[in-house]
Amino acid sequence: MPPLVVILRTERGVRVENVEKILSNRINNVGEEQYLVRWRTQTKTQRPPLSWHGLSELSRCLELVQDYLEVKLYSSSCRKRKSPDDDDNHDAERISPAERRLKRESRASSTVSSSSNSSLSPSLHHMPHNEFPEIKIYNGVFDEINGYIVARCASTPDMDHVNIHDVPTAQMLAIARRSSTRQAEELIRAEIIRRLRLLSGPKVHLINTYDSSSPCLRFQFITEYVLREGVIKLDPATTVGCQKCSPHMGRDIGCEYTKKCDCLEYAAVDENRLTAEEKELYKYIKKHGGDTTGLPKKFPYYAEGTKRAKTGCLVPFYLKSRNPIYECNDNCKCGRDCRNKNVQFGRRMELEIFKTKSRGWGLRCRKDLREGEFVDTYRGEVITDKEATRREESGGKSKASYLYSLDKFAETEGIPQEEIYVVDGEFMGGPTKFMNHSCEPNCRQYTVSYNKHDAKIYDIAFFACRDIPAMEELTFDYLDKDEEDEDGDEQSESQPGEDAVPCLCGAKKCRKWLWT
Ligand SMILES: C[S@@+](CC[C@H](N)C(=O)[O-])C[C@H]1O[C@@H](n2cnc3c(N)ncnc32)[C@H](O)[C@@H]1O
Repeated sequence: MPPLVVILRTERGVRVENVEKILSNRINNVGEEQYLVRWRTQTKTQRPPLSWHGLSELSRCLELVQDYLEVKLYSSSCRKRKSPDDDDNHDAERISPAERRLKRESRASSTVSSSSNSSLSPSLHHMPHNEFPEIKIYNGVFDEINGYIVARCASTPDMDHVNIHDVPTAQMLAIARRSSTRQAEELIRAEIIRRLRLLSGPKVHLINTYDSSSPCLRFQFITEYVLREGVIKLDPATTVGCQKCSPHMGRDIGCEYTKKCDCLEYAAVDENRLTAEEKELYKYIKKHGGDTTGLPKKFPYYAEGTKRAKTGCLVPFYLKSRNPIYECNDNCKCGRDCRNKNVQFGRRMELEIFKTKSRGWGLRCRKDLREGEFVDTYRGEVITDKEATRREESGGKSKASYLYSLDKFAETEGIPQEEIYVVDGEFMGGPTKFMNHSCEPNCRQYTVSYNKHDAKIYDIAFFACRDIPAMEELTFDYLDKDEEDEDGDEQSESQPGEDAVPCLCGAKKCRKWLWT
């Protein structure tokens, strides 16, 4: 009986959850890129189904093709992140010596295009595509259900069986090295660009002048937080707005008449504007605690007319301090044009996600930014502290770089550690996910609250902390220090831990390690 191998037609698809891994690549006789799929099986087997597929069938598995390409082509220039459900041990068990060799060889090679690899044996190097030896993989019985290809392990004794430890074979590796993966790279890039186009607001571009890689496909662009299990945000209807203000109050610009604005109740007191009597009162409040309602507050943003070019930029008081910014909200009486509304309207500039020389992807802006100008917020899944610990422990050291604790008010509001929420931007987020660290950054992160009664959920917003020329990389300090810590801002003497990541920011005052 002949082997039960169904010839696969191109219009059918392979579901990502049915694929364990992509093992190799080749070009078929008509110049089509094909990828060798190892199918997922219920139980571990020496002979899981294996089959070759063109990219049209793999359009739902592009992240797995990208994983394969990262190991094959880019592992020396781009750190691979793992998906949360990546079963490492299972994988380690199944990794074949040939795969290990492929990983090692691809790391050693800095060449991106496999066709320019000079380490190939001369005979294969000069072999035209249609003379590649056919590699038959007959481990699976294939079927089609609702337009999807499905595979199961073959049980027929006369089927050619291949042991997973023998795949990819040395011959496959040699062919893979010289086979172009350009079609897959272009498809992956097109998918990222498609997702970026769906983002609301000004365009976000993708630029790579170093290699042909794209940002990880296991990432969803979002513009709002995604709240996960156990995270409770106060209903927006319960958000208290300022009731004594109006659109034409004070200086005809709304809540800048800060003594009245309820939203600014908890904002920093403007000590320069206190009367002698108020000064006494404020001294008392600082010592014993109490209500600062009715005292003038620091307004966060430049108003129109004061410094025209700076309209809407953060004023130096906030820029240089770590005071939270309290913006007005939809329940306020001040109206939409209130100057105390800024971050809530979102990003207003085009950005570029670009490939850096040594730090993966980075972010930059196409126009000059002024000191104090709002760039964008940090977005992600909002998770509980317990879930963050679980994710951190399962994700390894790279995980820490995407977790952001919403602990600004924890001390003042007495929120215990286990009740603090954490933003995880690894798998969902905005373009700011790509902002790299610098020990001498040009941006800084600020707390922005729209509901002064919700101390657990607020925005993290990036503002330019100095004028930034167009196309300069946007960076911030991953160690979000408070003012007190910054006073002795000498270079850290602390010894880096075992997992420390060398800092490549290139600043004169570089502290040498991330998070030190
Ligand atoms: C939030 S991500 C930034 C975006 C990242 N470059 C990417 O390609 O996805 C943080 C990671 O970027 C890298 N990174 C950021 N700043 C760096 C720096 N100054 N030196 C070395 N690596 C840096 C580190 O791998 C870090 O874990």
